[in-house]
Amino acid sequence: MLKIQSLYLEMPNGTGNVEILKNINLNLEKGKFYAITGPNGGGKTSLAKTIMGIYRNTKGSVILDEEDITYYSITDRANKGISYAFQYPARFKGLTVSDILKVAAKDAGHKDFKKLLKAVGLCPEEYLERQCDSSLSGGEIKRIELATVLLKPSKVVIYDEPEAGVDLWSFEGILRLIKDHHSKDIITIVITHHERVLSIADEIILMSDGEIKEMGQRDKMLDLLKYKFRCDFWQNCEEGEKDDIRCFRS
Ligand SMILES: Nc1ncnc2c1ncn2[C@@H]1O[C@H](COP(=O)(O)OP(=O)(O)OP(=O)(O)O)[C@@H](O)[C@H]1O
Repeated sequence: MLKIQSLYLEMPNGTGNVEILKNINLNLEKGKFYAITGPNGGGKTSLAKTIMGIYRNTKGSVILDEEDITYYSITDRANKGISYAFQYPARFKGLTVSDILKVAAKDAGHKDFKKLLKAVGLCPEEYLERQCDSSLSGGEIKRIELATVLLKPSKVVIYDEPEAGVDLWSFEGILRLIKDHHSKDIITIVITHHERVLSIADEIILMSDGEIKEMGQRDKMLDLLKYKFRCDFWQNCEEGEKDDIRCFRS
């Protein structure tokens, strides 16, 4: 179980401190697949980074399997089994894809890397000795990072917008890998704007303005999201647009 209790995050924004996460409370259960969604700037990535220890919460606690990890470093949290696939993974000049995979796997053999690269849709012969630098496209680097996450034994895996930069044809394959990697021993959390990901989650969490606005079982949440989207869309329409829509509907 991953428990997040009364969690707050503040960050400097140039003129002072701004509250980015407000009173986040979550009890995430082993074996469940969670999707976090919501408008841009709602705090999804900040929450993921706080769970991973990249950002330090100003108040509240993070508890993994009854162990308080609030003050643990990123490395300690990674050793405890928390993995995070970044929305925009970093490049590492001077390291090859194979080097990166070795660091992630520690003792996995070359053969495993080939299989893994194939699974994430990259030809091993072409990519294993390639530099992990800016010559890789956004989609390629996302796949390499996904491979590193899949290599590690994890208790909690957070994927931050796995759809970002990945073409529609490959996305289904990547989603299948994420699904296959999920098990009764893992808490999977996917941050997403993609309805396809929402459709396979057990539970959906809606975040906005740094808060959890709603959370619940998938089908109920999908109905709620569709309703909310229709309402927001209608509210934000100019009067002329509303007339066009009424006209189009009739
Ligand atoms: N390091 C930082 N310093 C200051 N403000 C930050 C920092 N990181 C994030 N923020 C701010 O926190 C808010 C939440 O950002 P966050 O990236 O968590 O949102 P998000 O829900 O993941 O958005 P998106 O859907 O666009 O990825 C935004 O207003 C953002 O500008």
